[in-house]
Amino acid sequence: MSSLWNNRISISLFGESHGTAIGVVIDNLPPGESIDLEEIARFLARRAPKKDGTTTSRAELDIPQIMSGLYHNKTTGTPLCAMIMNTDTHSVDYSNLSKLARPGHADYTGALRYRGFNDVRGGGHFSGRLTAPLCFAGAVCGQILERRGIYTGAHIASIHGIKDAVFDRTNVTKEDLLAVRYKGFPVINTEQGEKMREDIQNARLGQESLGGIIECASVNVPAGIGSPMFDGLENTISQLVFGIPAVKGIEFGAGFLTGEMVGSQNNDEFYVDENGHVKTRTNNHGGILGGISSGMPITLRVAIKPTPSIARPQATVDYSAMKNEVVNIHGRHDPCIVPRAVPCVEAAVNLALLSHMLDYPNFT
Ligand SMILES: Cc1cc2nc3c(=O)[nH]c(=O)nc-3n(C[C@H](O)[C@H](O)[C@H](O)COP(=O)(O)O)c2cc1C
Ligand SMILES: C=C(O[C@@H]1CC(C(=O)O)=C[C@@H](OP(=O)(O)O)[C@H]1O)C(=O)O
Repeated sequence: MSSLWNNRISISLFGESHGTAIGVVIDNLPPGESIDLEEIARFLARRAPKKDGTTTSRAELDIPQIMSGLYHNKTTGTPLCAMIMNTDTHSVDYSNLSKLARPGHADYTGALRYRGFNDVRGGGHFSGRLTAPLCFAGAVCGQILERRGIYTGAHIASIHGIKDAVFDRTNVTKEDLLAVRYKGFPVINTEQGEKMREDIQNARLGQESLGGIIECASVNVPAGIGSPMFDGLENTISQLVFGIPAVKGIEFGAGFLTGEMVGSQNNDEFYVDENGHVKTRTNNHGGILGGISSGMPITLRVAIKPTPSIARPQATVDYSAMKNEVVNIHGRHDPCIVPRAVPCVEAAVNLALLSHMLDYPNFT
């Protein structure tokens, strides 16, 4: 299945970047959950382009129209469908791309997979635009989780090597997550954020694009959710996070650094805290052992590649004529995807956690 994810909760994403609308159908949500639509709008606004030269200038309102599944602002438990209209498309920018593949984008592989019938305008169904309905779904799940004390938050860890401060993996709190949530540019250290913004603006002026890393944490996840082998929390989170276009890597806890440690450095020793809870003194395991939550914060980092569509001419092929060519890309592209992908990562993690929480004994 392509854009259908089904794991207790299911989401089906539909639409193309320059089609009439994009949207999502979410099924198997718990019934009777209040959904604050203003809070959903705030979540979607964090993903929306800004007017400061660091994002695409495409201006979409991104107002979700709820077609089903909410009654008196509460989930009915039957399919919740939200549609978001596409209103600011410039399809002429894509007129040269039906046979010329943009390096780094999905034009070539999409044409192979769909025998040339894929809609290339704005990236079609491969567009980052599809993360708007993903964020809608993740925001709905986030509200259900937060009512139970479970908070997820993310920030830009680095862009093009410029680093933000980090979450304290062992002691990160809900307050730490909320402190960054509604910042216009989602970093902990504002000065470092300014350097990143300047770097992004310079990249755009130099017909370049930048990538980076997003750090995400979830707190108050009860110990004991998830399953081994193929239905672990790492599996589910990764599957959803890789649904975000431009994601190229993920690591949990100390991640790839664990490959450089010895056992006594990497192991997180257990203890019982003053409230009688089992905790670990460090959190290299990122809150997940054997696919199952340990009760420690769940922490992960996600690598985002530089935006494929850059303004300078690039070598490519005309795959209908099988000729070498040069492609000039038009359009209004993000010089860096990372800031806009921060809420997308949160959305993916919210979906994964709620889907596993439904298995939690006495989930109410
Ligand atoms: C929020 C968001 C915005 C994006 N904006 C652009 C863009 O403006 N131009 C572009 O070429 N790619 C953009 N992308 C990335 C492409 O959609 C993505 O690289 C492409 O579909 C190929 O998928 P892959 O990189 O996962 O292999 C964006 C991705 C996200 C998540
Ligand atoms: C519209 C959004 O991002 C788009 C994602 C995108 C891509 O190739 O992924 C390419 C651009 O599309 P267009 O050329 O039509 O402006 C971005 O603007 C959005 O995220 O809402």
